[in-house]
Amino acid sequence: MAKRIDVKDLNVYYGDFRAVEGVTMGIDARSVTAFIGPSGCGKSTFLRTLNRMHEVLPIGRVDGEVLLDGADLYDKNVDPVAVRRTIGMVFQRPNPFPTMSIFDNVAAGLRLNGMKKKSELQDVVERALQGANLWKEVKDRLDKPGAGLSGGQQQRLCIARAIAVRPQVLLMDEPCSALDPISTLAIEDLISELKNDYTIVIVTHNMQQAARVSDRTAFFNIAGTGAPGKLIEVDQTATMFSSPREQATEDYISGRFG
Ligand SMILES: Nc1ncnc2c1ncn2[C@@H]1O[C@H](COP(=O)(O)OP(=O)(O)OP(=O)(O)O)[C@@H](O)[C@H]1O
Repeated sequence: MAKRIDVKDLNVYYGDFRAVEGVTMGIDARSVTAFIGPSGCGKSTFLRTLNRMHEVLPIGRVDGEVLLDGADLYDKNVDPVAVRRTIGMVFQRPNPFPTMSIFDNVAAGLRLNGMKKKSELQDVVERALQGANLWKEVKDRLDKPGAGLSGGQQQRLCIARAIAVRPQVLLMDEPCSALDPISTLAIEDLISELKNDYTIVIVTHNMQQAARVSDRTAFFNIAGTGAPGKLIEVDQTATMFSSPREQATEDYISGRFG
C-alpha cells in the first residue's frame, strides 16, 4: 500500500517566478521524511507538487518528474483528482468540514468514493478514528460537529479523514504549528505509528520535531529574495543533525540563520 516517491529534476513555478529549482530526491516508503529550511525556500510549494495540488492555482506550473513506485504522476494520462485521492494531505490549520458531524467528516471521502452501506462506513470510520488515536475521545459524540473539538482533536480528525480513504502517501504541511505542546506530542506519536502503514512527508519549522519524528531529513535553502529554493542535501536524520555535509545545513540546524 505505502509507496516510494522519486523526484527527478523538478522545477516549480508561479507564473514566470521559479520558486523551486532542480530537485532530485527519493522518499522511502513506510518512513517519515522531513522537509526543513528557512521561510520562503519552497518547502510547502514543493510538497504540493507531490500530489498535484500546486497546479490547482491557475499560475501553478511544474516541470520534471514525480514517480510513485516508478509511475509518473505528471504523465498526461494521469487524472490529478485520482492522484490527490491516493496521496492525502493534512494542512497547517485543522480544517474539518465545519457543519458536518465528526462521523460525516471522516466518512466524506469514503462516500465520494462510492461507499454507501452504513455498516461498512461505520467500520471504516471507527478504524480511521482509532488509527488517528481519536476514537476513545469521540466515540460517544460521533454525531456532534467536528468544529466542536479542540484544535489538537480537530487535527487528529483531519488525519482520520485523510487515512479513511487509505492513501498510499500522507503529506503534512506543518501539522502541529497551530497546536499546543501536548497536542503536538500526540500528533508526533501518531506520525510514528502511521509510518508502519504509510509513506509520510512532513514540512516542519521545528528542528526538534524533525529530529524526533523523521527517518530522513531534506534541507532546502534560498540564496536570497527572488532566488529559487533548492534542495541542499538529504540524508538520514541522525546524520543531518550530527554531521551534515554542507556548511549551510549546519548553520541552519544550529540556529545561525532562518
Ligand atoms: N500563491 C503564490 N503565488 C506566488 N508566489 C507564491 C505563492 N505561494 C508561495 N509563493 C512564493 O513561493 C516561494 C516559496 O514559498 P513557500 O510557501 O513554498 O515556502 P516555504 O519554505 O514553505 O515557506 P514557509 O516556511 O514560510 O511556509 C516564496 O517566494 C513565496 O513567496
